[in-house]
Amino acid sequence: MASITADLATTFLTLTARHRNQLSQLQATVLPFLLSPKTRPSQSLHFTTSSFRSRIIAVDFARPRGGSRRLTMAATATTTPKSEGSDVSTKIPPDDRIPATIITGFLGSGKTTLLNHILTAEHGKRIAVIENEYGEVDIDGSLVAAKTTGAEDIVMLNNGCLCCTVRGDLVRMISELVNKKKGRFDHIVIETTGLANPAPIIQTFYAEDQVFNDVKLDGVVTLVDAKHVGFHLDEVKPKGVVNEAVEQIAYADRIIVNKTDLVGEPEVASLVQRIRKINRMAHLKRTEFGKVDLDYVLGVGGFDLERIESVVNDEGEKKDQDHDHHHDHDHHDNHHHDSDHDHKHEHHDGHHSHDHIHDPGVSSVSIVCEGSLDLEKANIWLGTLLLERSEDIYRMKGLLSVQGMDERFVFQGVHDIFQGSPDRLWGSDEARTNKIVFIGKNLDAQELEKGFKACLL
Ligand SMILES: Nc1nc2c(ncn2[C@@H]2O[C@H](COP(=O)(O)OP(=O)(O)OP(=O)(O)O)[C@@H](O)[C@H]2O)c(=O)[nH]1
Repeated sequence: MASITADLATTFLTLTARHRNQLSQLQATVLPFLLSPKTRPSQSLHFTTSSFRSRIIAVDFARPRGGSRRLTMAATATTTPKSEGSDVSTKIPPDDRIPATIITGFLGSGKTTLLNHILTAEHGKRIAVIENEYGEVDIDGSLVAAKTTGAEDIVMLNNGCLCCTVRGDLVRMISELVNKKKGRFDHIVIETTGLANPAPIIQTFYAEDQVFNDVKLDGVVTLVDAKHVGFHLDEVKPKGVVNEAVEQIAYADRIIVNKTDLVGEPEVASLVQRIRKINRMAHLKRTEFGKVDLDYVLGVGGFDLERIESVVNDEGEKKDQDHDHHHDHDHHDNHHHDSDHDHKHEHHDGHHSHDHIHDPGVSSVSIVCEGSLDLEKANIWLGTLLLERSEDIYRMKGLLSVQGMDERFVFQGVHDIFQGSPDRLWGSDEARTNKIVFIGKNLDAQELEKGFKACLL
C-alpha cells in the first residue's frame, strides 16, 4: 500500500519536483520511476499498481512525440534545483494529435441525426466517422449525409457493442485510419451504439498507446431524448448492472437535450434539473433534430488541462450562456437557452459545498475552498481516493493551490486515469482558490470536502 501510494503520489510530485524545499524527499520517489528503463519518454508514463483493476495511468501531458516534460523537469531538478525558471514548465505544450469525439446517447435519441448534421454543416473539417451499430445496419440509409458530403471515411464496427466486445477493433480501426489516411482528415467522430457505456471507450484513448500517440479525446457528446429518457433513467437495474442512460449523461462534456418538440417546457425543465444533478460539469443545450452549432460539439477540449478552469469555475453553466451569446446566430429559437440554475451553491467565506450530502446514485459534487494545500497530504488524499474509489469516480476536474508551487495545478481524471500539470502562475493579487468537481457514484460530499480540507495548511 505504501509503495502504491508513492506511485500515485508521483502524479503530483513529479510535477512539483522543481520546488526546492520538497526536492530531497521527492527525488527518492520520483526519479526511480522516471529514469527506469521502463519509462517511455516519448509516450505517456504509466504507473501501474499491483492489480489490473486499480491500474493508475498517469498520463504525461507533453506532446507524445515531443519528449517527456516530466522527465525533463525531474532531470532539471536534480541538477539545478535552485535556478528553476517557470517559463518552459508552466506552458502546456500544443497538442497536435487528431481530435476524436464520442457521440453517445440512448437508442433513438438522435445520434445519427446529429452526425448527419455534423457531416452536412459548413465547418471546413474533414471528418472520419466510426460507426458502431448493433447488428445489421444499412449505412447508406442511416447516414445519408455521408454519401453526399463525402465524409473522408466511414468505418463500421457492427459486430457488437463497443463497450464490451470490440474495444480491440476500435483500437485497430483508429490505428488503421491514422496509418493509412493521416493528413486526409482533421477529426474523428465515433458514434456508439445506444447501449454503450462510454467509460471503456474513453479509457481506450488513454490505455492504448497506439491510439494515445496519434489521437486525443476531444469530448463526449451525449444526446438525450427529451421524451423517453425519463423512463430509462428511472429503470432500476439488477445489482452490478449499469444504467446506461445515467452513465452516458455522467461522462458527457456536452449534453444535447434533443426532441424538445415532443414535450412541453415543464418536462424539459425538470429533465434538465435531473441531468444537472448527475452532471454539473457538462454544457447543456436543448434542441430539435440535433441542430447545434458545430463548435458546440467539435473542438471542445473536454479532456484538455488548459480548459479546466472554465469548467471548474462555473461547472459549465455560465459558459453555456456565453456560448449561446456568441455563436447562436444561425439557427432560430427552436431550442431554448439553458438558463437553468437549479443547483444552488452556498458561499460562505470562500467555501462552498452542495446541499446534497450523500447520493447513492450518480451525482456531482464540487468543492471550492480558498487556501493552499500541503503537498504531501494532498498527494495522499488524492492518491488514496484514486486507489480506493476510482471505480466510483467517473470524472473529476480540479484546479489547486499547492504550498510552495507558484503555478496553479490543474488536473482531470476518468476513473483511474489521472492527468495533471502546473499551468499558469498565480497572480500576485489573485485569491488562491481551489476548485474541484467530481462526478461519480456513491459520492459523499461531506466526506470529500472534509478530506480535502484536512490537506489545507
Ligand atoms: N420529433 C423529433 N424526431 C427526431 C428528433 N431528432 C431525431 N428524430 C427522429 O428520431 C429517430 C431516431 O433518430 P436517430 O438519429 O436515428 O437516433 P439514434 O440515436 O441514432 O438511434 P439508434 O441508432 O437507434 O440508437 C429518427 O426518426 C429521427 O428522424 C427531434 O428532435 N424531434
